[in-house]
Amino acid sequence: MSGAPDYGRAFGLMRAAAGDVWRDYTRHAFVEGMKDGTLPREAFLHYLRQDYVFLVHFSRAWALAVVKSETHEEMLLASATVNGLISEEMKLHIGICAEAGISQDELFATPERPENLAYTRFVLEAGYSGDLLSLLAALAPCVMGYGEIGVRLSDEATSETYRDWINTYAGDEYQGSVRAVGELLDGALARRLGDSYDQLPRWDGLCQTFNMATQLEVGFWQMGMTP
Ligand SMILES: Cc1ncc(CO)c(N)n1
Repeated sequence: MSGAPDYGRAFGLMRAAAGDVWRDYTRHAFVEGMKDGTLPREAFLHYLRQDYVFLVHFSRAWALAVVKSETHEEMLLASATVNGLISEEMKLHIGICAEAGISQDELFATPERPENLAYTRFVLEAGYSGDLLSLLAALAPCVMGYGEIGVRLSDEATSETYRDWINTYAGDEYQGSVRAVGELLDGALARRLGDSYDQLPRWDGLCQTFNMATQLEVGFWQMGMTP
């Protein structure tokens, strides 16, 4: 497949507005190291432990999206995402760490790195002090970015070393949830701001939130490279 997958109109606009920083995130050296298998195992396991802690807080942020929902449909999509994170995505982390001799208790007790804390607390704060739109603008780079990375690596990987990771994010289940989040974002914007939401002053602020979350993703990969 060539070109990035389609995750909806609003995401496409925010991604374009983010410019080079989106590329820095989705083509980071960490990602390219998973693609060709040159990423050191130590860096990968360190990243995966931090990412487990990330997903704990990320699930809390999605739970906040249930709280900030204004329709039954929004609640369904947000709660399905909470469930997908806790019962599906985290299985990858638990499974790979178990093979490496790291127990689930140890994993949960991983000391959090500042780059990790900065990112998840930024997302939670967007939700605490804002509405569902602010929260979704902060959540979107994580969900869609990994969707894009998964699809590209599944096409381009030249090594089997990180295939489990790639298959999780390229798989139908994860891709289906990314498309659902794209629809949630499009619907939430249209419902609150109307179809010309990208012409309103509010839109710039949402794009800035998206951009900051993308920068924090770059910082997260960078943290992963320094165990
Ligand atoms: C840092 C980070 N961003 C996005 C995802 C996808 O859920 C993840 N697991 N970790």
